[in-house]
Amino acid sequence: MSHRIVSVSVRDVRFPTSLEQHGSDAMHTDPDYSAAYVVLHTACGLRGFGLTFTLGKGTEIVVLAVEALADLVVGKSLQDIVKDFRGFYRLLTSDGQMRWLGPEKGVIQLATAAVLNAVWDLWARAEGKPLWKLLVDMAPALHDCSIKTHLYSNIYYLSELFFFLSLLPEDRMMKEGYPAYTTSCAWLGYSDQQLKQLCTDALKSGWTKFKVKVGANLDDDIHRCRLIRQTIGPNNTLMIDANQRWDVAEAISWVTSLSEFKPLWIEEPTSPDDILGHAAISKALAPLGIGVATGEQCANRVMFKQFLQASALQFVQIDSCRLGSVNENLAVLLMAHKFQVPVCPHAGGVGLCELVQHLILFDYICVSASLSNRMCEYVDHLHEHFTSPVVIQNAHYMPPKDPGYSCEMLESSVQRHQYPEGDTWKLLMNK
Ligand SMILES: C[C@H](O)[C@@H](O)CC(=O)C(=O)O
Ligand SMILES: [Mg+2]
Repeated sequence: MSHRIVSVSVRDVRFPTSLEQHGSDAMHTDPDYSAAYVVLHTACGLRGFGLTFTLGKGTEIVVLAVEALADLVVGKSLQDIVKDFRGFYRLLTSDGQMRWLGPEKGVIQLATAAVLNAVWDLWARAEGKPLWKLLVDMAPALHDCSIKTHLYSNIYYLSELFFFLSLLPEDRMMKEGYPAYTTSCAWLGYSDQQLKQLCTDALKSGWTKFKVKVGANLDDDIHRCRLIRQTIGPNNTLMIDANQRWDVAEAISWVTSLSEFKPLWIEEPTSPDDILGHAAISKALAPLGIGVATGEQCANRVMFKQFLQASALQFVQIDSCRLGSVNENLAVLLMAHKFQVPVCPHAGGVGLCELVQHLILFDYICVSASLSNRMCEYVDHLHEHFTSPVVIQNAHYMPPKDPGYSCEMLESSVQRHQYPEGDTWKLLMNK
């Protein structure tokens, strides 16, 4: 069957999470978790679902960017795309009139991710496999899908990769799942009481690794970190996340003041583009045993290459909707392996947990075969809107079984939350 793509639809879907301060941090104080939600329709009736994550109003711009890319997709067959997937990636990112908007960063890159996520979903559905399994089964052939341009050959030794094609890691994942940490106990806008209650409940459900938002006010951070450390105890893992709030010197002194709480990492201490700034922070905090984590706003593989080359991060946080879909994420997974830096994906948002679990399973089974210092983020919001929501057992992601990339939303949820015409928004606007 040819699976020719005959149309692309994209919708602006928003959830009013800011009402309860879910997702709030030092820079994003009123996030409405949202998605530009893409469906590829094929001549034979099979559909591919994809999305990229946004925070509210910006979604309308991403939707327009997806519409602009749609002409490059309509008329192509899945078979032609995957025969030269690298070429198709280049087609989307190198259009003579649109690449000026990026290239490969910002809104146009988010739109690329949404479209390509839908293509990967379509492919996995056509093969009747969950995406992670499609990747594992075709690991050697994936060289033709991933993006090598702008990566120096001295970094990107494909021949060294994919050592671990044994069945052992896959069996382990099927039995135990992939370890996760939780961010949903300690958003910046939560009260002390909420924070304590959520941590206590999470401990009872088996969570041992917690991330807390910091960066707005140092006294408040000391208070909240103390509270959370007292609640989770000395042996559980704590991470802190500043969402780019500081400049470099401020980051070093602020995190030094929080070092008594023994965070494993400081996430996004400064501008996501300041690679040498991250390197300086990494160097200054190393004696305190605190690493630097970043990536949720790292736009492309070239940036990651330099972060790795400059020893500017100790934890790579790939994002399934920020980078150019699976293609570009593969390149980053391989580079991280080459540099022996653990990958701890960014998830959360709406749908990010559903998507990125596939990538980290592939990373474990075919690339790293290690769980040392590795875990995948989890937040406990909005999974009920997906047809194949993540399954968490004892703080581990259990491998998804349904065909596809797990990004299909329930049509009823999409209609209710579509902006501005969905009932959820009509009700809020009429209040
Ligand atoms: C605005 C988002 O909720 C952001 O705070 C998420 C994030 O930084 C994380 O999950 O890490
Ligand atoms: Mg973060």
